[in-house]
Amino acid sequence: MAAPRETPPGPAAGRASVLRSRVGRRILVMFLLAAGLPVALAAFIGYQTLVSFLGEQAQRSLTRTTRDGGMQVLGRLLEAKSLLETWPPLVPAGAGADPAHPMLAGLSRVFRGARWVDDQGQVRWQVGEIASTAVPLSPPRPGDAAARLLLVPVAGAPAPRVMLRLAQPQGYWLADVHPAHLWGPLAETAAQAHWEVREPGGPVLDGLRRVAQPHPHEAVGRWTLFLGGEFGATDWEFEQHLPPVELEFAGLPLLRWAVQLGAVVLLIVVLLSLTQIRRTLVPLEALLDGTRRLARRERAEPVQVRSSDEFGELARSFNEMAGRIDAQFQSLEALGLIDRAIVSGHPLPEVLDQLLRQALLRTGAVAAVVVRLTGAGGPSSRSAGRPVLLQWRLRQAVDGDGGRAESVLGETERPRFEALEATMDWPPAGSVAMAWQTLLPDTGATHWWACPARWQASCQAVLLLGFMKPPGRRRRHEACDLRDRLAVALAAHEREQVLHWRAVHDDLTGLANRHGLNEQLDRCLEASTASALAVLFIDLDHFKDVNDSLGHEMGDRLLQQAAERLQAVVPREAVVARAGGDEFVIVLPQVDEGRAAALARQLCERLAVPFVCGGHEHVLGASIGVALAPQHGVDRATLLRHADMAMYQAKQGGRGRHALFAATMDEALSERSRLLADLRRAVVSDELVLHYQPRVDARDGCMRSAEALVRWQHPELGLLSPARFIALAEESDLIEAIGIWVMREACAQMARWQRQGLVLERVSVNVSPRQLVSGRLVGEVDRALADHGVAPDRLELEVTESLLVGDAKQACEQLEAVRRRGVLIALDDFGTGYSSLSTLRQLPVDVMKVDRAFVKDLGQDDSALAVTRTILTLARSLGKHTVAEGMETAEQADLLRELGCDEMQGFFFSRPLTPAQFEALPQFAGAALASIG
Ligand SMILES: Nc1nc2c(ncn2[C@@H]2O[C@@H]3COP(=O)(O)O[C@H]4[C@@H](O)[C@H](n5cnc6c(=O)[nH]c(N)nc65)O[C@@H]4COP(=O)(O)O[C@H]3[C@H]2O)c(=O)[nH]1
Repeated sequence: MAAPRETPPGPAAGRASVLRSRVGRRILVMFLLAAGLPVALAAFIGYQTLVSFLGEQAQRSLTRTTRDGGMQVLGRLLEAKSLLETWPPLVPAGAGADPAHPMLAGLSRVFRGARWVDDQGQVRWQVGEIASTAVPLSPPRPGDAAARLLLVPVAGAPAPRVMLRLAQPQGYWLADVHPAHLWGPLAETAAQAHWEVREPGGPVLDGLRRVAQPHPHEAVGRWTLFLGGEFGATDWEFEQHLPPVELEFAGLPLLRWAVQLGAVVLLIVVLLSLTQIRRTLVPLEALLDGTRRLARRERAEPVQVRSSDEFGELARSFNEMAGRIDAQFQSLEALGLIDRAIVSGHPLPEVLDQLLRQALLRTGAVAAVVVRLTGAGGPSSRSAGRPVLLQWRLRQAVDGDGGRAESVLGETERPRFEALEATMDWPPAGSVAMAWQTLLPDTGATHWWACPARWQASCQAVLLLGFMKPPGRRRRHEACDLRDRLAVALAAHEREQVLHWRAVHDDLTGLANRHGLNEQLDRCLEASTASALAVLFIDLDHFKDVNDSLGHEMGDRLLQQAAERLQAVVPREAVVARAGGDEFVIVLPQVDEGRAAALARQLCERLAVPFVCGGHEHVLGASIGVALAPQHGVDRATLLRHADMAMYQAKQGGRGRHALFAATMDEALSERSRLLADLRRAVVSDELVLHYQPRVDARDGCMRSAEALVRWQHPELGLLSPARFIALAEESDLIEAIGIWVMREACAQMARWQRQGLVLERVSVNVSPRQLVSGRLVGEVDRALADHGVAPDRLELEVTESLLVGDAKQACEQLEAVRRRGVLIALDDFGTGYSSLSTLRQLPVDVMKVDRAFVKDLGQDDSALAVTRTILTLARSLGKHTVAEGMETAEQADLLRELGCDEMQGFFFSRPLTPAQFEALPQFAGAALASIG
């Protein structure tokens, strides 16, 4: 299901997102703070200023009204004074006695009481009550101010009294001003204000009693009334007390106004800031959304920001960058696909096809071609290669089969390929590249570019791209990336081929190795279900000796030569493999027994020809076992095992020959394996014993020496002759241990006999050629002689001519060293080997033993007599002591004596004997073993 497509945020979304967005909220709060704080501060300061101004105004007004009140009180005092001034003339004598007099009504309204005192101090007239009888301390004297104002106590509070001196009639007035009259102007405001009038520091004057409780924050207006001028009295201080409510009340509208203004300002700020934030956030959200899509690697829709400000510019840059990144993602994805195909080992044509397809898609090319030089030899050999138009693809068939040709180009194309190889990346459209388009169908390309794909300085191939117009930088980059992948893909493919080749081939000979043999034999068996197949198991004779004595380098060269000989003989369809060491296997498909045997013979002959290596000839030969499918086996393992057994049989049969597998071999081989395991144990568990066969002097028949012959006292099989186990020991590594044991035991026996007073001139022991190869012989001889106190000339070592197969020089040096110590060397089986006369002459031997094969026919076959004579003559001419072995009849003994043989050995005289039997021989004392002649 397709994911719902995201729509660009609309205005509603914008509004909602303003408050959703953290940035939006932050900016809004900042705007509000930025605008609201100054407004609030201004409102506060304005309010405070206004309140303070109004407070001052109110204070001033209070002071003014206090002054007005004071002035009005002064007016009342002045009025009272003027009333007193005008009164006396109007007062008829005795008027004071008539209170109903109309004149007195005005006086009573102003004064509580008034008294006219003449100059003599006589009260002449009085109206009302004079609160205090106290008179001025000193009555006014002429010259004093006309009027004075005194304060006299009335009911505990000072009350104003006017004293007015008149000149005519002479006397003065004492008049207590009526509080109602005096404070009358102040009484008008008594409902709101409380008045206090006092002399500085004095108590409040009478008549101004406080009615309401004083307010803690009441406003006080002060004013001082100057009375010194009119009344010669101390100033009065006026205080008007007003509750504060008046002032607060005055600030309230201002506060309301300030709040309303602040709210309006804030509203405007919010609206403006929301608008501005939205204008900022909408493009920001769009960019953010685009970034998220880019991060999710979704195909980038361009970010829609239409403004021409920095946001618009940012969006354009973003879209450009997103486009580039998108292209890079796609490119990486395409390269990733190719990389995965390479790493997962996809077949090369598939990898190349993917690569070419991407080359067309990503570079805008109309044709893409891979040309490569392939080797004709091994997997990495390109020397004899020809250019191959490996694969190509055209734009119009990018989804179908756009060409997967693999065509080997003519030899003439090679220089053209090499010219391409030498081409630098992105040359100008050149004739070299252009020439290649002739090999393709009509591509329509007008520009061809050659990109040599190099890997570790060698050009793996050339990627040819055909364009309708020269490509831009980005596309050229894409092509370079693909070109690099091509190099990696081809290098990986080649490397894999090399690895596979190495896995199934033998490095030394280039033949198939055991894995390769297994693979190919299995394939042949699958293919040859109906027809016959032969497996030849070839083992080089004496190779081990040559390899051990001449060194591995020489051994390797011999193996290479042997491999070449094998390849030269076998038919083309045969599989030749080196199974390991000096073992080779040949698989011959579709052959019968006769053809397989003929080839085996041919191979034996070919390998018997001496190998020339290191300036010397080496005679090896080969033993070949043949197994046939299906009669000897139908599976690989069985066929190889049976061919191996047949080869062993061929070796047992005398080497240098071939043998066809037979069912009986299986059993023989199993027995051989068992026996070998037993023999290993026998060497260390003293199961070996020595028997001694006397050698008789041909002239007097006396026993001079004996040959020590090994036997194996097998716990189950009984006493086994050396014929049963010496060959087995020689094939394995046991022969050296057995040889050393024999030599030491023979020396020990000689020492024992010597201690018993039994005289035997010499004992001879058989030495295997393998003992000479190891190079330890001289040391072992010294040790055996020294350990048992046997003189060197009482020991004789019997060697065979086969010691010359390996490093004859080293063998001869060892024998020479042994000889120099006085030990005698005898050449056993003389006459059966292939050694030339000159070689024989150089051999460091003292004794030559005529082989039993010649002796046994003496007296029956004239040719045997002739050969024996020749051998003995030859030995004598070389100055060697001669011993004939296998003497069974008196006739043979006679003939050999006549032929001049020095010593004789055979059943005619004695069979090999146990030491005890040997000691019982009377001839030990010097008697002749048998009557001779
Ligand atoms: N038919 C017949 N045979 C006769 C006559 N006279 C002697 N023989 C046999 O001829 C063999 C002589 O020993 P060889 O040539 O060194 O041949 C030896 C030698 O090559 C090998 N061998 C024996 N002992 C040793 C040993 O200690 N070390 C090694 N490396 N090989 C040994 O085994 C071979 C066989 O040894 P044996 O079985 O003991 O066989 C002995 C001996 O019993 C005769 O008149 N008629």
